[in-house]
Amino acid sequence: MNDWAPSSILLPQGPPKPFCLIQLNQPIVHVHLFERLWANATIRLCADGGTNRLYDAFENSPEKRDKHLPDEIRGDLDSIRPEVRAFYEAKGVTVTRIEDQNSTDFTKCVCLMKEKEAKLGIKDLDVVAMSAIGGRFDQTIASINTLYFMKHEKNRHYVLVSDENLTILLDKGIHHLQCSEYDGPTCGVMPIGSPATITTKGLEWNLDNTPCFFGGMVSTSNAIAAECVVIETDSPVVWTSELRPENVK
Ligand SMILES: Nc1ncnc2c1ncn2[C@@H]1O[C@H](COP(=O)(O)OP(=O)(O)OP(=O)(O)O)[C@@H](O)[C@H]1O
Ligand SMILES: Cc1ncc(C[n+]2csc(CCO)c2C)c(N)n1
Repeated sequence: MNDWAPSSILLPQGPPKPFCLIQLNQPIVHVHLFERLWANATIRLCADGGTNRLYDAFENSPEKRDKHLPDEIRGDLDSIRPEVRAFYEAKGVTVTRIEDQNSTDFTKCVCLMKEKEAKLGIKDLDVVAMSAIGGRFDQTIASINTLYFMKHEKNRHYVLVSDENLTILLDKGIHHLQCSEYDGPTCGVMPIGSPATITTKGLEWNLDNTPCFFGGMVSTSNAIAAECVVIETDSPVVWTSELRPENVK
């Protein structure tokens, strides 16, 4: 699990490990990238208002809108527009309302994915959340907190996709991250949850047993300098690589 290529979720031939795509409530800016993730996903879920974003992404292509039907829509349902809900329900998509005000619609969809795994007799799907960063800062932090919350799931990767980045959590240990034409040039290694002592290889500005913490060293605006980036850390750290959507063809 520590040797991995996060951007392999975008490979045209499909990902090496199956994943569940969760669409959150932020605009879909790179529609072609979204279509690649959709094509590569095994399960596709929309979190409440994320359904509006799916619907709106295909504003000018009704055929594509008809083809991109999620497996289920779930949330507290305070954000999905009535006409959007009616459209997908008419196409047979199940919409489930969960009234819990202590969890986000993103985490409600993670629970839904686990229910679906159990029904299908599969397990350990990775999770790719689309547009999980940007927009409201509290929601962005909630997305990152979800990475920390799910950290104990050792056989599952979580990837937050945003307009300009792929973002993941690296647990304590040594990680070999394979980078591709979809990654870079910039990247960051950020000890968001707690301080971490970090050593890296393959970056333009490497860390060497460096204590990293907020208020001190946080490696931002770094750059990928090798196909394989190695990160050794004694506490969980957030890794983000810039995304090159123009290379998704
Ligand atoms: N402004 C935003 N910025 C970033 N992410 C967002 C934003 N709004 C929603 N999200 C993400 O999309 C998911 C669905 O959001 P939606 O707006 O439908 O529900 P919400 O009721 O506002 O959010 P929640 O109930 O999860 O707090 C959220 O759980 C969150 O992960
Ligand atoms: C301490 C604390 N802070 C905020 C919320 C509110 N909250 C958290 S997640 C969520 C989304 C529900 O769709 C809401 C409203 C809470 N419950 N507890």
